[in-house]
Amino acid sequence: MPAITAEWVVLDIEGTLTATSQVHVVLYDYARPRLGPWIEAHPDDPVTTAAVAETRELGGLASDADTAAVVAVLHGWMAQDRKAAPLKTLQGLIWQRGFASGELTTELFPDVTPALRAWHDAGLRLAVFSSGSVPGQVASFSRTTEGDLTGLFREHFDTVNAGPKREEPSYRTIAERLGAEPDRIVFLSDVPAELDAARSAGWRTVGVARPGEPFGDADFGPHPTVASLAEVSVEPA
Ligand SMILES: CSCCC(=O)C(=O)COP(=O)(O)O
Ligand SMILES: [Mg+2]
Repeated sequence: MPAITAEWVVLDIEGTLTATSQVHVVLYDYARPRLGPWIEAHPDDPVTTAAVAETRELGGLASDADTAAVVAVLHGWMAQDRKAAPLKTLQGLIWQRGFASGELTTELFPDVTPALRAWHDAGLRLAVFSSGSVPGQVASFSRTTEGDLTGLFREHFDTVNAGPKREEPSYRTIAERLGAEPDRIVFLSDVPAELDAARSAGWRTVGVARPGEPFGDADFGPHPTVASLAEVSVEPA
């Protein structure tokens, strides 16, 4: 793959840095039984109550629907892998506790940490754009099998502070927040539709097609594609 000159490397998480199973099995199995108890235990937390209200609205529930009805909607979204913002917010709050307590540890693909450290040490600025909430992202990088990696990332974006991952305006918002020209940002993701949106916003893109992952055999169209971050050559502008 030809070397890419960039200021920023923006990274997706699920399927790119971690196996999809790290999210859909480890993290979802941890969050699923804790959603109801969390909601019940935090009746005065504004972040929690706002997420519950938004879940009621998006889920077509009455404004006073009880916790069981709200949790049923949240579990339905998890089963569909619908990454609705209020679900990701509540998951993120629960995962923060899980990582802080040591019950959760993020396992990254073996090629990830060496690449992130090399790019960081070469002067490239690293950021994350994930459907996972920013608090959930930071928590997940605070406790990994490679230690605390939070210091490698300068910025974090999710569907609340940037927008939907498959829509071009989200990438224009991120470029503005980074203060960078679009073509000085390279986005690495396992999802072709996300890469398409980033490319339409003028970003450089690299498809990460890992064998055995959901998009491992996908058609990445015009995007340069790798199976490992070790194949990605990025040089600081
Ligand atoms: C580490 S935060 C949890 C990630 C998450 O909940 C998720 O849905 C990942 O989606 P992505 O956009 O990173 O593929
Ligand atoms: Mg992904």
